[in-house]
Amino acid sequence: MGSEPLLSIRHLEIQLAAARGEKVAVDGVSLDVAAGEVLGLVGESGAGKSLIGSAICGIMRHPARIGGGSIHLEGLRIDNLPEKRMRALRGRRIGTIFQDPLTSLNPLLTVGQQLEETIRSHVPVTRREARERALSLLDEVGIPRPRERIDQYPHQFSGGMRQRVVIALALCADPALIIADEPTTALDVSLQAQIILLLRRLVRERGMSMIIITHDIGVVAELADRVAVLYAGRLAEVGAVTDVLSRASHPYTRGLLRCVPMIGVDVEALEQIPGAMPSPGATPAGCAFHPRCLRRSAQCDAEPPPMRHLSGFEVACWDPHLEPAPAEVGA
Ligand SMILES: Nc1ncnc2c1ncn2[C@@H]1O[C@H](COP(=O)(O)OP(=O)(O)OP(=O)(O)O)[C@@H](O)[C@H]1O
Repeated sequence: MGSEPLLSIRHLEIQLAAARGEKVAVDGVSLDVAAGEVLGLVGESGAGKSLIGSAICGIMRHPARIGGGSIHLEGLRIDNLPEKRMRALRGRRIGTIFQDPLTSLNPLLTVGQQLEETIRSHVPVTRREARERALSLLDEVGIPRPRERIDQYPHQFSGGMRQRVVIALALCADPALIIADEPTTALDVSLQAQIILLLRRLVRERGMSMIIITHDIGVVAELADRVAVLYAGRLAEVGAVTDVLSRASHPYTRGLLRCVPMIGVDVEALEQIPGAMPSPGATPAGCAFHPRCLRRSAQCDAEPPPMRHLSGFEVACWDPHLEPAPAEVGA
């Protein structure tokens, strides 16, 4: 496939139907994910992260709809596929992991039944082969004594073990891309670290790509190769994680990072940036961040900044930081 990205999103727009017309929730987002790459999609609650994830998986539901742009996976345009084809593709090429394991698992079926059914819906194997694959997946995601546990129900597993089962389900068809939407948020901090280690190992061993959607900068720091910072439905900054964490150029990213990049510290705790992110339909003219920005000028109030390339970053800001971040930011 050469240097063509595995996933390519261009000028994605997502609208929300509202009483009076439509509101723009995602506004012109372009992103690439290379084969084997982990992209962190980070931003405050309501920034539009999950909507982008749903658009990629083709599970967007009313009142949200894709209003423009395109999504290509492995060269195939997937944003306008008929539902049946998208359903086949989802699972086979795209695996999903969501925050709450209980919403992904059927409480009435054993873990083995769910894994075997999912395997058989994607791969032509016998029941026996499906069971062997299910056992090997449980082993791969770190569930001890899989032969004993495979016939148990989800409620017989602890929260962390249930999330491992959800991860095994996402791997059933050997997908090329995993969309993980807040996969550790429902877990306590020690379990979060274990799930992050597991995801990191799986991505490396299987050569998969992953988009990790999170409001936790620490998760991004631990897992991602690159990070995309989303603010009010627009990308503020995209760059290599090490660069963004040490010398972010967008004033919003710098504000996020002052909240200490550690696991368990989320960007809801934004004491460093006064004000609140606008909701869809209430985005101000010009740069969406300008009312909260200490570096704003008249241009920021009037014109949305385009995404520009800047020594390894892409940044949407009229006056980005060019100097390295202060010591405490990257520490
Ligand atoms: N089904 C829906 N109906 C109405 N508004 C919606 C719907 N889905 C999303 N939104 C709105 O779209 C915006 C983006 O939502 P989204 O869930 O993508 O944000 P997010 O960045 O993933 O935040 P969170 O971490 O809280 O899930 C929010 O303002 C949200 O309220």
